[in-house]
Amino acid sequence: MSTLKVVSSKLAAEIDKELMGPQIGFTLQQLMELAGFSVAQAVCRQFPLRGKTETEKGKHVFVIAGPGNNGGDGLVCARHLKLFGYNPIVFYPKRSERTEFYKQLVHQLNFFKVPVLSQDEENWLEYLKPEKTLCIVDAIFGFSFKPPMREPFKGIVDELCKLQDRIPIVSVDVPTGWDVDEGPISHPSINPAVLVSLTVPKPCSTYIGEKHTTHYVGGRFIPRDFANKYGFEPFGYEYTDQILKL
Ligand SMILES: NC(=O)C1=CN([C@@H]2O[C@H](COP(=O)(O)OP(=O)(O)OC[C@H]3O[C@@H](n4cnc5c(N)ncnc54)[C@H](O)[C@@H]3O)[C@@H](O)[C@H]2O)[C@@H](O)CC1
Ligand SMILES: [K+]
Repeated sequence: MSTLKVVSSKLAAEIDKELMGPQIGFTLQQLMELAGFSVAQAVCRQFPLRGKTETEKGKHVFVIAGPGNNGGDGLVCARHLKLFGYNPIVFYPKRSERTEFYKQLVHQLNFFKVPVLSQDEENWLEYLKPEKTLCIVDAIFGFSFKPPMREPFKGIVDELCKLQDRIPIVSVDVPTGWDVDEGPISHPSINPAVLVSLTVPKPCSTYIGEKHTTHYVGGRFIPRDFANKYGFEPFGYEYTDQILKL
């Protein structure tokens, strides 16, 4: 177990509530934009294009977006990756019709000519060839996952577990399928090459293998006194960085 400062999922929910409450007034869209932006920055830090061959630069970043806000982070991340010169493809199997904002995020991806595959389209696995894929962004479930995993996500996660030794996975906030507090409770489970904890690491992040998983914190939107109020030191982000390697 690392000595990493984490907050319980209950406290994380309280932090969110206050950040988006009347006193502070962040909107979810603002937090999601910063969160998705920080994940894109972590992909760049971990898989830089500078100095790479044209073939390397042509590889896809395969973003799998779930039905909730973790998925929203993935949609935002894909847009920023495109601007950074990457080749993102989004697989968005279940689009919740109820949230207008998610539809706008998909419109923006169309605007940026980022392909967005839905479930019934051509076989998504065709895009997941190690020689063609730089990494996978796991934006399926975050801290609201409640087992057992329902289809189509169970099948998707099973495939990812088979591939993860050949294609690195970057998990957004919580490795999909892990319990936010208890960590990997069902098997097989995703064992990400990179974890980007948002706002503040959750208890599950103490279960990552420090040799196997590079851990970043992102979602840079908390001032010092607010962090102290919730019992943790603000993260020492450098300059304009949106991520900090832990
Ligand atoms: N609250 C915050 O401060 C922020 C939260 N953000 C993101 O929001 C995430 C949490 O978002 P949500 O609360 O929407 O939850 P998630 O995105 O973790 O997942 C919720 C969705 O998954 C479905 N689901 C849950 N368990 C399932 C199962 N067993 N099988 C199939 N579907 C299942 C639910 O029906 C729901 O649609 C965080 O992990 C983080 O990535 C960021 O967008 C920005 C900042
Ligand atoms: K995730």
